[in-house]
Amino acid sequence: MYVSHLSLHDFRSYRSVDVPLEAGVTAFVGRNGQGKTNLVEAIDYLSRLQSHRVATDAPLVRAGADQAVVRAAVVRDGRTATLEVEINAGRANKARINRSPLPRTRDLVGLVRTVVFSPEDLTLVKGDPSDRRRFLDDLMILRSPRLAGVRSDYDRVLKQRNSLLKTAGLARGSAREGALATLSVWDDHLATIGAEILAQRLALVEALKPYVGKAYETVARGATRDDAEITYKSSVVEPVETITPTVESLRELILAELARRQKDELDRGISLVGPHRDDLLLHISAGSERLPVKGYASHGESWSFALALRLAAYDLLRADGDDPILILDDVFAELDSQRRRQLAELVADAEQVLVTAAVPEDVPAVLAGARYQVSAGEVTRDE
Ligand SMILES: Nc1ncnc2c1ncn2[C@@H]1O[C@H](COP(=O)(O)OP(=O)(O)OP(=O)(O)O)[C@@H](O)[C@H]1O
Repeated sequence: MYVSHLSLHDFRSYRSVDVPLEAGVTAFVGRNGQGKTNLVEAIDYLSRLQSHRVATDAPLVRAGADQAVVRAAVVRDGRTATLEVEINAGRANKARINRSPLPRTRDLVGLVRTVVFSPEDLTLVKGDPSDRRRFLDDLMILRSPRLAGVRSDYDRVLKQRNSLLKTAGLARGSAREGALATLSVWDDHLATIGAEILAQRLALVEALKPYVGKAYETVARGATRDDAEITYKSSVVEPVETITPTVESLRELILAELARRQKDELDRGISLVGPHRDDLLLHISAGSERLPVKGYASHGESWSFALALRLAAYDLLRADGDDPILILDDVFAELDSQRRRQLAELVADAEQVLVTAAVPEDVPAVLAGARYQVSAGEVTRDE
C-alpha cells in the first residue's frame, strides 16, 4: 500500500497543506523545526490513531484551532480509498472513508499500516516495560484491528478494578464483604479479557522471534541470528518453548493468581496480576553468556536491537501479504555509517518509504527518490 495524497488542516504547525505522493522513496528535507516530522506523524496517526511522539491528541491540533483534519488517499492493490480523521480538542474524534462517516473512529485503525523508525526507538530497549508492551500491542492491533476494542475494554476494566481495590482495601465489616463480592465480578472480567490479550501477545512474540534474530544479524556487526533473543515475561505463565496455551487455560491461570495475590492487591490498592504487568525481555549473546540488553548492551548494540525489533515488525506485516508504509523519521543521523547503509539497503525495495532528514547528506544514496524541501510550513518538490 501507499499514500498518494496527504492533506492536513490545522494539524500541528500546518494551517493547510496538500502533498501529492507516490510509491517508492520520498524524502522530506529541511532545517530543524520546519514541519517534516509533522507530515509523517500525520500518516502514522491515521494508521494507529496514536502519535509516535505524544500520548494525547491535544498537541496534534494547531495552537489556536479547535479541530485538526488529516486526510490521505491510500492505494492498495490498484484501488484508492480516501481515509480521514477529524481530531477534536476536548470532543470525540471522527473518522470517514470516502467521505462516509464510520460508526466508530477506531474502525479506521489498521486500514493504513505503518512502521515508524525514529530516535525514540531507543526507549524500546532502554525504556520501561510499558514501552515494550505498547510495541507489542500496536503491532498486534495492526494485524488484527478488532483487538483495539479488546485493549480499550481491558484498560477500562483495570481502571474500575483499581478503584474498587482502593475502596475495598479501606472498607471494614459488611462494607468490605460487599466490595469483595463485587471484586470477584471484576476479577472475572479482568481474567477473561486479559487472557485474550495474553494469548495474542504470546502468539505474536513466537511469530516475531525468527524475524528479530534475522534482523539483528543484518544490523549488528559480526552477529549471528542466535545472538538476539526475545522472550515474553508474564505475571502468570512461565516462558513457553513451543506450546502456546489456550485462552481458557490462561484465564484460569489469571484467576488463580488473582486469588493468590488478593491480600497484596487490597493492601496496595492496585491490580498486580494481568498483561498490564508483563514485559518483553530482550537478550543478547556475549561469548557463551546471555545478557539482558538493558543495562549491559553498548549504545551501538542497543540501537541494533531497537532497529531489529522494528525491522522484524515490518517483515512480519509484510509476510501477512501487504507492505506497510515505512517511515524513517530522522533516524539516519543517529546511526553510524554501517548501520545507516544496512538499514537503507534493507528497506529500499519497500512499496513506500517516507524519510525525514535535516540535511540531504543524511539520506543514504540507495534511497534516491522524490525529494521535498520543508521550510516554514511550505512543502515544495525539488525538480
Ligand atoms: N500544535 C501545534 N501548533 C502549532 N505548532 C506546532 C504544534 N505542534 C508542533 N508545532 C511546531 O511544529 C514544529 C516542529 O515540527 P516538526 O517536529 O515536524 O519539525 P522537524 O522539521 O521534523 O524538525 P526536526 O528536524 O528538529 O525533527 C515546531 O516548530 C513546533 O513549534
